[in-house]
Amino acid sequence: MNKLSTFSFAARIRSFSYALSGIAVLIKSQHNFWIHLLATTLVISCGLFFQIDPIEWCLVILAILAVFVAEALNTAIEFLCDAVSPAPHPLIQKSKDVAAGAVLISAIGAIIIGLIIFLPYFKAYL
Ligand SMILES: Nc1ncnc2c1ncn2[C@@H]1O[C@H](COP(=O)(O)OP(=O)(O)OP(=O)(O)O)[C@@H](O)[C@H]1O
Repeated sequence: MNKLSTFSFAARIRSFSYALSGIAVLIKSQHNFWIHLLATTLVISCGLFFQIDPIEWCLVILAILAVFVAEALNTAIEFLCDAVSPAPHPLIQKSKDVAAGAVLISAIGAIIIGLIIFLPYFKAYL
């Protein structure tokens, strides 16, 4: 455990830059994240087109963030697994599969929220 050090703005800015570089790694290395970004662009375009209300925006943003966060944690677990055990191991397989399952669960939830919000708008538009 780190000993408590004195507060420093420079250290906080450094920590922030580490987090940003983590996001850059996520974008560069994860093809699934590109799919999430594409889906996000589509959903935001639909939200703007149909002028959904503020509560609906909040739900859409929460659904998008849930998928992004799940994908980020899944990626972190994958990197850790590969560092700890590059050789095949049944627990590494379980760990990676459970982490991937978390992404799938969040994506299914996001799709359900998207359908509940946007289907009525699509029906009214057609
Ligand atoms: N070191 C390992 N030991 C045991 N099983 C592993 C190991 N590495 C990966 N696996 C398993 O092999 C399968 C495929 O893993 P992989 O990481 O290629 O998944 P993927 O989601 O298809 O890859 P990507 O992240 O590139 O989309 C998964 O079931 C995963 O749990």
